[in-house]
Amino acid sequence: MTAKHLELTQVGIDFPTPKGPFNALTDVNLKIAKGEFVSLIGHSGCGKSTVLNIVAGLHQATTGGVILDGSEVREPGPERAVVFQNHSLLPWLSVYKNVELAVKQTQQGKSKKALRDWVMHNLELVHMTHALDKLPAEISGGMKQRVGIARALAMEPKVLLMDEPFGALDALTRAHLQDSLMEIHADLGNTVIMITHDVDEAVLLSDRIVMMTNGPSATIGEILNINLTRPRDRIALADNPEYNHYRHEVLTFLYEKQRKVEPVSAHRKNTSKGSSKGKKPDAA
Ligand SMILES: Nc1ncnc2c1ncn2[C@@H]1O[C@H](COP(=O)(O)OP(=O)(O)OP(=O)(O)O)[C@@H](O)[C@H]1O
Repeated sequence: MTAKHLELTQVGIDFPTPKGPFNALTDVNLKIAKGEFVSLIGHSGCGKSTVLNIVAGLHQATTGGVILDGSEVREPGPERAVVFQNHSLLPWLSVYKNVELAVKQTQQGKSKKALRDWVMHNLELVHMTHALDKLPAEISGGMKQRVGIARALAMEPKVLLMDEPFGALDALTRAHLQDSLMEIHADLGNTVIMITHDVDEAVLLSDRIVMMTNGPSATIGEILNINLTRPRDRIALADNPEYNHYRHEVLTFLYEKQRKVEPVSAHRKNTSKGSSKGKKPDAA
């Protein structure tokens, strides 16, 4: 693994607002090696999506920048595929055609057979070949998310950027998809940056957990190396003292070092809206 793969250097961003510039991020420095699985965790609104969007090229940093394999990131590109929480499949295209479209855009020049084989291969990775002709409306949320992951993988991105990919799913579906993602990552070795609010998910999946301070002017507070051997088994890890130590470290950072005290009225407003981000106990 080389540390020169993906580098964020002195990244900061000011968003224009009617009251003047809002400094969301400041001095974000991070070096990610090829094939690393990095999670971003931090309280709501601290700037995790903004970091991801800057790496995706969807936002431009106000200061500093991002270098991927020696080239500065200035705009979105197929070498950085994004998977969002709310699966963004085209509703009028079948499962097969949603993946095929991405392949056609990124893998031009493939023969018809090679294209079909590639689409099928990626749908096999996420166990979705049984629903090739179904429309997104005809499959479950977990299945849609699988297709979204297949679509991103089919583009053969150097970096897979995932913004709370499993946040809207029930616990069981989420666990299945986490296991699939670990298998796929072991097979393909893509670099992954994933935002999560779920401490267990972060520890289970990551090589490193990047913990962000509260905004405004959020930055990286601490980075935790997760030295658990792979493949990882969630059941075995439940009783593993090392796993529980890592979990404890993240919880301590979030609830002691970066404790966020929200006024009760704000809390009521949030809970009455319902949780759109799949938060749960032990979730930031
Ligand atoms: N386009 C924008 N204009 C102004 N402020 C913005 C804009 N985008 C994000 N922000 C602000 O920047 C901060 C970071 O937002 P961001 O969405 O990155 O947080 P987050 O950690 O991903 O939050 P969550 O966990 O709730 O999704 C927030 O205060 C947000 O209101």
